[in-house]
Formats: sequence, structure tokens, C-alpha cells
Amino acid sequence: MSSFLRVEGTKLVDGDGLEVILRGAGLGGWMNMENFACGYPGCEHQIRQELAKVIGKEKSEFFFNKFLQYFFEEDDAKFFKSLGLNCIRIAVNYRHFEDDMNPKVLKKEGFKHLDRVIDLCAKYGIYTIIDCHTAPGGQNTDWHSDAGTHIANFWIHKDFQDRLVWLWEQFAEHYKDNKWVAGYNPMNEPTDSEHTRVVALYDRLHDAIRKIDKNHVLFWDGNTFASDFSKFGDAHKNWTNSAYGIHDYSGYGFPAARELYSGTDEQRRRLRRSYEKKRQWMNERGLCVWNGEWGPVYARTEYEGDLTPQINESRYLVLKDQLAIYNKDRLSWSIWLYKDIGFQGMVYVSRETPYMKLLKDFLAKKHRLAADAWGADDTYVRPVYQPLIDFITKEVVPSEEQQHLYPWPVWKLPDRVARISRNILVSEFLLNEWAEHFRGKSEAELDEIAQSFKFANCLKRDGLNKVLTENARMVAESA
Ligand SMILES: O[C@@H]1[C@@H](O)[C@H](O[C@@H]2CO[C@@H](O[C@@H]3CO[C@@H](O)[C@H](O)[C@H]3O)[C@H](O)[C@H]2O)OC[C@H]1O
Repeated sequence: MSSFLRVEGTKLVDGDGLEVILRGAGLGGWMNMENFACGYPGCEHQIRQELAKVIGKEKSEFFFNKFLQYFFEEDDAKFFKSLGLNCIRIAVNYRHFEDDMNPKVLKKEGFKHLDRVIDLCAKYGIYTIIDCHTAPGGQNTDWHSDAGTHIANFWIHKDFQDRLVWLWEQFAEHYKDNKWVAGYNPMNEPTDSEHTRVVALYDRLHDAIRKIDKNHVLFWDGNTFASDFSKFGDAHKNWTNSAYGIHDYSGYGFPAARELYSGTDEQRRRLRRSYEKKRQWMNERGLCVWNGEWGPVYARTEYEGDLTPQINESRYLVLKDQLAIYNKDRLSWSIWLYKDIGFQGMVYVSRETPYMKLLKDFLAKKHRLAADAWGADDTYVRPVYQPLIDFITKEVVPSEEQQHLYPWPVWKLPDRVARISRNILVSEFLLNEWAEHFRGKSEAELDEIAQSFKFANCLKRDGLNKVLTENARMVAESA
């Protein structure tokens, strides 16, 4: 490894000017844990608080540290590489590096696992992209920014913005010489309702990082969950060595899809249209595009029963058809996600592990209540929330236009009701129930529970991995 990757026109290239197409995955709920991926309700800072209340701070930190250790180790890197993939996007939570009660004081221990995983990936020839998935105050309206609210306060507090700039200075200083780090993704999925503050912030982040690190590629997500660059204007002219991140989730990959995907001409047209819309701004300017997140979720026999194989075959087809589009464009991408508890991951924690056995009934309850937002099936609770939706549409804001609160159009009214009443409110009441499962556990038991996330204790989603491997083989042969 002799060179940094860089952007040349629409491509990523190595030091010899040879094109490099990054094909890989987001690591998942690791240094930014997520409810559906890790099996808890709400968001990460809430379960950390709750577990500390139930088993004490020391034991709780012990557990989370073990979790971080076992989640990604040598076997994971080896397996990932064996699929023909070459890049892992690592989502990190700012809280590992800075305490809200002690702002702008670096927690050096935050780098312990991040360095370990970056070095492990490097050992196997896998690039990494550092993705700042949460910003102080919350840069978006969803659970994964770990704010615990649907108000993206990051955009209305300069202090929060200053702290993110400071954090990126720390990252840049720490990783500026690391050539296996393909680049930095300074902010995951902003939702700036004014569309201008995000551009001003990117200017600041760019200048701060470039003062320290002239080499790494910067991957800038579009506004509104990395779907919209339409208000970016000529902003790119200020940003050097930059690529632009879209997140190309297709509705066909989710339970709420209007129909099961079977690859009809009309469905393929929709798939392509939704992708092309997201990259239009880059196309018009000849800029480099990176698809930082995409991919379906999968049915599980415990919930979808006999329909599981049929649903999942349809989801694999969505995946294949998306890949066909991306291959034509020689697009770099990062599928969401590598490891979880069995909803979306390439590998997932076996139901026979201590963690999954411990939480079996709780997870079934959480599923029934549709407490997570990601790909939730709301069949059981729809009668509870539909009256609220009807009330808002009939009595509160009868005009459709007034129902279009940002982040519309990604959030329609039912999405908003789901996020606020289920993913935030109901989940709050479930936090203690989750944490109580750990009451009275010794360190040895907590260690054993955390080991559930080890590669050896995970199953592989063969259908998904087969599609990815065959694609890797095909692109390698046609190169
Ligand atoms: O951490 C990730 C997170 O980054 C990701 O965020 C979601 C991305 O998608 C958003 O909705 C989609 C927008 O495009 C439409 O075509 C799809 O149908 C929508 O699902 C969503 O609001 C974001 O939260 O999601 C997964 C997290 O684990």
C-alpha cells in the first residue's frame, strides 16, 4: 500500500491513477449501536444510561467494551475479504470521543477499538471510511443520530456545530497518515430543513480538515438522509478531493412496499428513477458519486412464517437489479450492513446465543409493538395509531400541504406519527425492561452474553452473500 486514494473527475483512483471501485458494507450497530441491529429499544445513549442504573456503571461499561471487542475481530475481516469486498464504512458515535459534560476534551480511549478495526481491515487489504453517524444535538430526525428526539437540534446551536468541527480536527490529526483509510464521511444523513446550513457547515468542516489533512477523500452526504443535493448550487467548487454520498434505499426492499418485487419493467424503471434522481446534481457537474448506504431488510421465519423464503427471494432480486445499475455506472457503494441480530446483516447473531436467548420474548414484544422504525411491520398496532393519523388529517391540518412537515417527502405523515409515538415515546417505556434482563449478572456472564456477537457465534445470510460474491467475481472478470 503506497498511496492515498483520491478523486479524479467522476472516479476514485490510487496513486498510479488507476481506478478503484469501493464495494463493501457499513459495519452496522457497532461504535454507533442501533435498536433494530442490536436488539434494544430507543437509542444508544438511553440504553447505556439505563443499563448503568440497573447493573452499575462499571459493569455496564465492561459489557459495552466486550461488545465492541467481539463484534469485529480477525475472523470477520477474513470472511469479509473472502467475499471479494474491499471497503468497510465505520459508523461512529461522537460520544466515544467527547463527553457532553466535558465538551472539546478528547477521550483518547475512543480510538482504542476504532484503530484496532481499521488496522485489522488494513491487514486484509480492506479500506475503511470513517462515518460520523451522530453529531452533538442530533444532525437528523431519526434514532441513529442518537439524540432521543425528532428535532435535529444540531442545526440551531452553534455550540454543537463548533464541537463537530473540533471533533473532525481530532480525527484528521489522528488518521492523516493512514493510507488504508479511504476517506472521511464527516456527517451521516443530515436533515437541515433550510438546506443552506448544511452547506455552510460543510464549508467549515472542509476548511478545518484540510488545514490538517490534505490527502483523504471527503465523502459528503446529501441533505435529507443523503437523498437531496438540489440546493447545493456551486458549493462543490469550494471542496477539494471530494465525493458525494447518496443513500439509495429502495422501497421495494422493505415490508411497506406497495407490492412484492419481481423485476417487472415498471419496477426496474422505478428503481433506476429513484437512484438517478439522487445523483442528478453530481451528474450535471461531473462529480464523483458514492452510494454510502443501500440494501433491503429481510423476513424472518419467527415473524413472517412460511412467506419468508418468497419474500427474501424477492429482496435478493431487488439487490441484484440495483447492483446491475451500479455496475453500469462503475459506482462505489457500501451496503447497509455487515452484522446485526438478523434483520439486514450479511452475518447475524444466532438465536442459540446467550444474548438472543436472554432477550427472546422481549424482542418478540418489541416486534409486535413495532417499536423500531426501520422496516417495521405495524400490523398489530395499526388500530392504535391510525386514529391519530386520521385525527391529524381531519381535525388538525385538513389541507394536505400543511401535512408536509420536513423531512417531507421522505417522512410522510404516517412516518412522522410512527417515529414520534412508537420509536421515541413507546421505546422510552421499554428501556428499563431491556436493561432488567441484565440484572444480577456477573462479569463472566456479561462477557459470555457479549460473546454472542463473535463471528463464530453468528450465522451467514447466504442468499445475500452469494449475490455480493457473484457480483464481485463478475466485475473482476470483466475488468
Ligand atoms: O443508520 C442507518 C441510517 O443511516 C439509515 O437512515 C434512513 C435512510 O432512509 C430514510 O428513509 C428512506 C428514504 O428513501 C426511501 O426510498 C426509503 O423508502 C426510506 O426508507 C430513513 O428515514 C433514514 O432513517 O437507515 C438505517 C439506519 O440503520
